[in-house]
Amino acid sequence: MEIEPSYKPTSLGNEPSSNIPSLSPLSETLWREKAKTEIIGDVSARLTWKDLTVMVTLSNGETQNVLENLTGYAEPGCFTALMGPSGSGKSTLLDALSSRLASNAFLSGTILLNGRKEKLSFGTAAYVTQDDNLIGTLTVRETIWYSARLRLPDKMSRSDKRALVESTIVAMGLQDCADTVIGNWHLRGISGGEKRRVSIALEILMRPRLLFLDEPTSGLDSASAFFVTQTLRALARDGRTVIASIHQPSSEVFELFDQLYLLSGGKTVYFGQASEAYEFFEQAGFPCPALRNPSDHFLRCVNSDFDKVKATLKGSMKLRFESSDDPLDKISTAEAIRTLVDFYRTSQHSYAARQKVDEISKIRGTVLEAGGSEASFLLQTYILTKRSFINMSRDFGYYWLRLVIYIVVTICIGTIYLNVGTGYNSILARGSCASFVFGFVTFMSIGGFPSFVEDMKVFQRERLNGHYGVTAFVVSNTLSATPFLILITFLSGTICYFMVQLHPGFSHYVFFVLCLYASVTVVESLMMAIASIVPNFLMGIIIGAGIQGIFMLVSGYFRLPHDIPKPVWRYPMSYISFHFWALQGQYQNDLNGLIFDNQTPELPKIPGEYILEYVFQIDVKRSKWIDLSVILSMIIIYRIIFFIMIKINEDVTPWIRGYLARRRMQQKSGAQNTTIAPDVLTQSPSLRTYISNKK
Ligand SMILES: Nc1ncnc2c1ncn2[C@@H]1O[C@H](COP(=O)(O)OP(=O)(O)OP(=O)(O)O)[C@@H](O)[C@H]1O
Repeated sequence: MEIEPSYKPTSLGNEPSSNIPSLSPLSETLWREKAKTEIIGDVSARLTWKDLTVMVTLSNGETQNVLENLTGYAEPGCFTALMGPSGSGKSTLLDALSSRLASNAFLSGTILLNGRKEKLSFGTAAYVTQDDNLIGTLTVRETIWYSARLRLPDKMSRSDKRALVESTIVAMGLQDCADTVIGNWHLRGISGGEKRRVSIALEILMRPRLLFLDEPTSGLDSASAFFVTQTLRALARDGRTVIASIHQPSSEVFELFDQLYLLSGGKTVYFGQASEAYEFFEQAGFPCPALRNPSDHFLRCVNSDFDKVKATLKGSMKLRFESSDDPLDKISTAEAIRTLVDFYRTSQHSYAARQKVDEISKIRGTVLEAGGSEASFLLQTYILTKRSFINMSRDFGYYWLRLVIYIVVTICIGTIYLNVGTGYNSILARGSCASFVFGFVTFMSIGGFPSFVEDMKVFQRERLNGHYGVTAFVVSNTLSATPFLILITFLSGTICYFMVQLHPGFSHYVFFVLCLYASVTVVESLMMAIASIVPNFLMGIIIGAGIQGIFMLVSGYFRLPHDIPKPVWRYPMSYISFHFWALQGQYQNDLNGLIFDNQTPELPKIPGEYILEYVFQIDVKRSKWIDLSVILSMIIIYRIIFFIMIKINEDVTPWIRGYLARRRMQQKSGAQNTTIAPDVLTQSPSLRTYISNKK
């Protein structure tokens, strides 16, 4: 395979764009659209970081420096690889540069984008995480196509969007699997390597100026890793700034790196041209032995775990016959790391890096508006609704399985309460039937929780990269689920109503089905709200079941409404419980107007109104339609809660966590001296910054 000529560092002059590789016509068009300025000039991104230190607070209040005094830069047209052993701080450096640090992490030092001390807005800088959170039921082409439609401007023609999608598929080498589904628990889909490439494709779609990738080659075979890295380098050559952490590159992959940032224990071991690293290690006294892959050698020099490997191999045949000209055999890795870090600090590479950072920092380049989606809210909502509907219809576990179970359970109810009639015993039977339907049958909706969690993961990835807003997501999620919920409740409600022979009459039938629909939708909304803050299947189901169990208890069936203890349980709990309103409405719907036999034929018949008021303690003065409208309004309330939960999770929770972490750290630093004074640390940025930047 042909490899492009290697990167040559640009010499910076007064004209910032003079030596920048030009953007492809497509990228340039997209960026011109975004900049909303007449004369754009240089649309590239130059990132510098100087004396960057990241400190994390641990749960016991102790602090740990994850990164220490890092200085470096990333330029357009250049592919920078971050390398280092596991735990060396590669992901943390990427997070710090892309404003995604965890809330218990604090940074000091300077990060400048185009010479300005600005937080990176999401969308301008794309970030490909280690996890591939994709929708399993969509094909590769559909995944990229929907993503394109979610973000590209409304006025861009469909054919142009198609062309962009197809070119991205080709760029990522996904042609062969373009029409294969991604795959989920019941659909066999594309391979892990192909998933990685799809995740990258989604982020390069909008041709971002600055691209961060956390381990884009992890889990790939060496050929796929080479292919992905080559694509990343080609992206860099198109005028972009690409920074990726790479775990264990093969020699072919290593040759594709322009700049290498080698870390160990959060310290810089080497930063400079990748091609010069070999010489650096030689000068530092750690020449790469013949027949060893240089990148393996560099990592071996800085990975303290190799001490344990050596100890394990000590005395074995392997070690005895190994060549002894390797200096690493004579000293411990900790010593080697210390030597290398000190050597780098005083080296020409470190001096040149600092000088370059100072030069770049002086140039105040173009600042473009926050990136992210350029599609209108209506288009985003439409596309999200369509995508979500397709996913729900293809995923057997989302609604179809529930539909089958609902039908089976309602047939069981129908056969047990078959033609319940108006005998004396049927009074209690009708009450318990309604209670079971609106209690247990609606309760089964928590079965959809795993699918909600998957939806939330995809949402979080897309949201962090600025693909669309929270409102569009909440509205589309509500709309796409509606047809399925109507189908489920219509079929199961109809089976139950006609088999049990509930109160005859079309309006009674409609009320029963509507009430069931409203109740099931409330449970769905409640579970979505839980999924937005509890991303764990088991925890979410336990919490959802617990909340519903309490609501059922105060519904007025297990304890009659007037007998429910007034503090807490009746006011407000029973009024918050949708089961309470559903039973109040359905009892009226079913019993009002019916006449029931008494215990013995001699005694007078019992009117339904009497049973409602004196047996079930129902407020007969309130219309059943009011009860129904309360449940319908609960759907809206729960959806608003869902929206608020997402906002809280995005904004308030990180702030609280950050505040607590800062307090813990300050309390601890009262007793001990920390390396960095807490007041010079910056709170790790959150989506709050993003939102305020967008305004
Ligand atoms: N928010 C945090 N809270 C506590 N410790 C953290 C936090 N972030 C990072 N660390 C610690 O900092 C060290 C570096 O983590 P980081 O994930 O950056 O390493 P890495 O080089 O990317 O590792 P890997 O290659 O295994 O992903 C680890 O020891 C990790 O436990």
